[in-house]
Amino acid sequence: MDRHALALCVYCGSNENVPRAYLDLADAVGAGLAARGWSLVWGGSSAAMMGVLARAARRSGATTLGVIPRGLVDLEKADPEADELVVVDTMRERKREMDERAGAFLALPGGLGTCEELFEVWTSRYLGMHTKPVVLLDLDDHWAGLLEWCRELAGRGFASQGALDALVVARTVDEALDACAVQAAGSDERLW
Ligand SMILES: CC(C)=CCNc1ncnc2c1ncn2[C@@H]1O[C@H](COP(=O)(O)O)[C@@H](O)[C@H]1O
Repeated sequence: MDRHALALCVYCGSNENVPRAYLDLADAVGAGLAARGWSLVWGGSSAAMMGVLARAARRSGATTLGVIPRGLVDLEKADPEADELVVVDTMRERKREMDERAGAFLALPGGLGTCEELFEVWTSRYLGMHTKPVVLLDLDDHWAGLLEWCRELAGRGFASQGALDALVVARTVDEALDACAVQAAGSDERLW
C-alpha cells in the first residue's frame, strides 16, 4: 500500500439490533475505502456494524487497525482478524490512539458512543487543534434531529457558523469518502 495512503478512522454503532440497512452501509464503506487504497482505523470490534465494516475492508484489500480498551475486549468481541489490534488500558487512550493514527474521521449512523467520538473530533477541529477532515455520513436522516439542534444552537448564539461548517455532512458513501480525501494530504499533524 502507498505509504501516503489515507488511514481513515470510522466511527459507527456497536449494537447488534440495528436494521440490516446499516450493516449494508458499513459493508459499502469498508469496501469503498479499500477500493481507494486506504486503510481502516476503527474501534476493533468484530460485532455489528463495526465488524461488518472491518471484514468488508479486509475482503477488499485494506489493512485494519483496531483499538480497543482491555475492559471491552469481551463485551465488544475484539477482532482477532485485525491486521493490528492495539489493546489499551483506558477509553482515553483508545481515542488518542485512533486520533493519532488516522488522517480523517468519518462517522456513520451510531448511538451515544458514536456521538461522543464524533463530537470530540468535530470540536477539536473547529478549535483549530487539527485540520483533518471530519465527515458525517447521513444517508437516511439518522442524524437529522441532532443536526437541526446544532443549527438551533448557532441561531441562539451558542455555536458559530464556522463551527458548524467544520463538519461535512454527506448523503452517499462516495460523497463521504470524497470529503475525507479533501485536505487529507499533509493534515496529519496535531496543531495544539
Ligand atoms: C472516558 C472517556 C474518554 C469516555 C468517552 N467515551 C467514549 N470514548 C470512545 N469510544 C466510546 C466512548 N463511549 C462509547 N464508545 C465506543 O463507541 C462505539 C460505538 O458506540 P455506540 O454503539 O454508538 O454507543 C463502541 O465501540 C463504544 O465502545
